[in-house]
Amino acid sequence: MAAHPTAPIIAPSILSADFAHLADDARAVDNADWLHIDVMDAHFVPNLTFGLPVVKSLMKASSKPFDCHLMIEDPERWAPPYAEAGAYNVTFHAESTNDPVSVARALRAAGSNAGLSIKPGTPLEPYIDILKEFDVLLVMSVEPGFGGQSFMPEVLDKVRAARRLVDSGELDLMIEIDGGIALDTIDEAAAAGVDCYVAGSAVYGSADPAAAVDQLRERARAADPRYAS
Ligand SMILES: O=C(CO)[C@@H](O)[C@H](O)COP(=O)(O)O
Repeated sequence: MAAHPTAPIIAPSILSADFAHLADDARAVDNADWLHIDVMDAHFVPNLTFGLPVVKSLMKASSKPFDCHLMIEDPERWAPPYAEAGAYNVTFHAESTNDPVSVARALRAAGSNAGLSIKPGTPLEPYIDILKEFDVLLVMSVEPGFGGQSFMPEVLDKVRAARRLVDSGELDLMIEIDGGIALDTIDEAAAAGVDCYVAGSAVYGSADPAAAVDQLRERARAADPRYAS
């Protein structure tokens, strides 16, 4: 089994933060690894959040790497500006474009990592050959659009398949999971081989968001056999 490059990455989703106090809520999780930014356009998903101007403003208030998850149509047009603005990861949906490779190349050329996200019902197999163009595979464990939904453990088969490809050296990317991650679900995700965990309500629904981040990281580390000494 390949060595893990770093500690489990915890990325609080500001979808569950207070939109009137985004800067404060971003700074409340300074112990997090990334800040997860859910951009929704009310077309690709039935919800609307915020766009690039808000993300740019928030970048001035947080030193965290921005893990931007674009749940939008037309990523060819709208995704590269997030990379140009300084996002660390820019992830778009496989279901949103016929040419994910061109989008990935544009993102990398603009200076960010490229991430591909797949909905719970989208299989991994059709995308395996293009994943060498990506730095992150984001496996959705809820239907995209809303926080606070229940974790879908059946998507972990895709995580396990991706983990095998990374551990065998066929792929070189980080495996991220998003949706319903909390202290009672992170163990099975960790055992399946996840590297990066998005958590919205489990962090911002807690009285102490920073403590929730630490607890999630510790739980993921304890449940992942790659960290066994
Ligand atoms: O992308 C999404 C939802 O579409 C997620 O990032 C959610 O924001 C995660 O929230 P929780 O399920 O952790 O509450």
